[in-house]
Amino acid sequence: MLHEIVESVQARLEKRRESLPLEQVQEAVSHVPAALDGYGALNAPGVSVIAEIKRQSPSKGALADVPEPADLAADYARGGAAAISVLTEPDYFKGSLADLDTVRSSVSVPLLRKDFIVDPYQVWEARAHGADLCLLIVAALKQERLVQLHDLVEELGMTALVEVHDEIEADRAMQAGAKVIGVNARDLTTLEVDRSTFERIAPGLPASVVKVAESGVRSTRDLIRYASSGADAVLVGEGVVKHGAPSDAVAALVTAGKHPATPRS
Ligand SMILES: O=C(O)c1ccccc1NCC(=O)[C@H](O)[C@H](O)COP(=O)(O)O
Repeated sequence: MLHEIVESVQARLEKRRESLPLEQVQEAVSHVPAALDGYGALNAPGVSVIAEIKRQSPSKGALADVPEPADLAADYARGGAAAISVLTEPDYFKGSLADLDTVRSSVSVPLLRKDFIVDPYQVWEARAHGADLCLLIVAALKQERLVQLHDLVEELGMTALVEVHDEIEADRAMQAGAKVIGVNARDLTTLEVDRSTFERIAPGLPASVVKVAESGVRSTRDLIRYASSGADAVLVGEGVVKHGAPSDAVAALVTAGKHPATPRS
């Protein structure tokens, strides 16, 4: 699945590069306000909540109509989200850079560009469209490219959320200098979610690394389970986007994250 998505990302990227050369994207970056502190937002006391704008996914198909991502983002921010993840991949997730633009104009919390980033062009694009954090998926990158992209993200004042699925990828993330590591409980081959992946990997990460539990948070109980294994933040898509009252769903997670030792439903 990852290989298939990355191939389509690369094909689309070549077309974008032709229609908008890198120099023009770089010029646009010089007119964008400095990136917000994504690291600080995720490293706050308690468990920070990253709420995701996710219309569709390969594992679940259509999740939610999101005609106005700016309104959904405002709901998330009102609920206390520390950051908002905006999927910008169009074919498999129905996201876009236009979503990033509209969300940027509506909220002042840090924004994560959630995509399959394999090329420096996409990092420049992320900053040009107002992102403060970029997702880098270790499984999609050779080590040299991971280091190059990580360095560029930091050079542009953003924070890299470096995603891993196993111990070997976690070592590679640390070698690349990752300060924020996301352990994704979703196996990108089977698309199954196994929350014990975080419980296995997170305790082996240094205390200085901000640990993000990605995928599988459907209730405050899941957040508390991740918190008990050392999560500093959770990344939540389906659990908030499908909720009838997204602001309340985020607020419940945020409240649970303030006192994660207290069991809640
Ligand atoms: O969600 C998928 O089906 C998926 C498939 C292939 C690659 C990535 C995929 N998801 C990206 C994510 O990491 C999630 O959107 C994110 O962690 C939130 O997950 P959830 O709360 O379980 O919706």
